[in-house]
Amino acid sequence: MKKLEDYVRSIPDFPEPGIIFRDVTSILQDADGLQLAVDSLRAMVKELDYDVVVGPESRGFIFGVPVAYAEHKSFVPVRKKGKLPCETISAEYELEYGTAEIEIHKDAIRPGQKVVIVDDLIATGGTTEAIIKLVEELGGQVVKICFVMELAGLKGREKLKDYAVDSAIVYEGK
Ligand SMILES: O=P(O)(O)OC[C@H]1O[C@H](OP(=O)(O)OP(=O)(O)O)[C@H](O)[C@@H]1O
Ligand SMILES: Nc1ncnc2[nH]cnc12
Repeated sequence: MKKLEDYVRSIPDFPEPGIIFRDVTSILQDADGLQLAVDSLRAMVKELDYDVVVGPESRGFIFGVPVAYAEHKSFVPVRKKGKLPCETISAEYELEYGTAEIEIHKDAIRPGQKVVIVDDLIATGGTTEAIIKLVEELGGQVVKICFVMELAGLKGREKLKDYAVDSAIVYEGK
């Protein structure tokens, strides 16, 4: 029986020298891999009281939507700047490689709603920190943050120390 981590392909020096890229496409292209990944995330939220799953473009969509669907929750997309058609709020953040800006619709989360954030991977934690800022600005409460993979060497969790965080696979390095 293969474990979830057996489905992850690791590519050295992509997209830049020194980065080991943890590829989710190799999880997705195998039905068992996809099921294992989504089931691992579902197990993290099974006992939880929450209203909404929030996931960032684009890999956060891949895992966030099936979790929301299977758990009968709604899904709110956080998108890269300029993609959402209605009124938005935005946050800038730094990535392991480069900077970016993300947005959420102003009416996507109502004050007091309990939010689970789902993404494929935490590296520096910059993306998640920016998502938390957006959710809280709208009055939402982040009750859990779930990842398929965590690059523990980049210490992203230190940015999230006030939150409940769970990762299916933890890589000790970068
Ligand atoms: O913890 P961080 O250092 O913020 O990095 C993690 C984020 O980086 C990747 O997304 P990316 O912005 O590359 O976009 P993509 O999903 O569209 O590939 C990944 O899917 C996470 O969202
Ligand atoms: N090392 C990495 N592998 C895959 N996705 C990433 N996003 C940021 N860092 C990454």
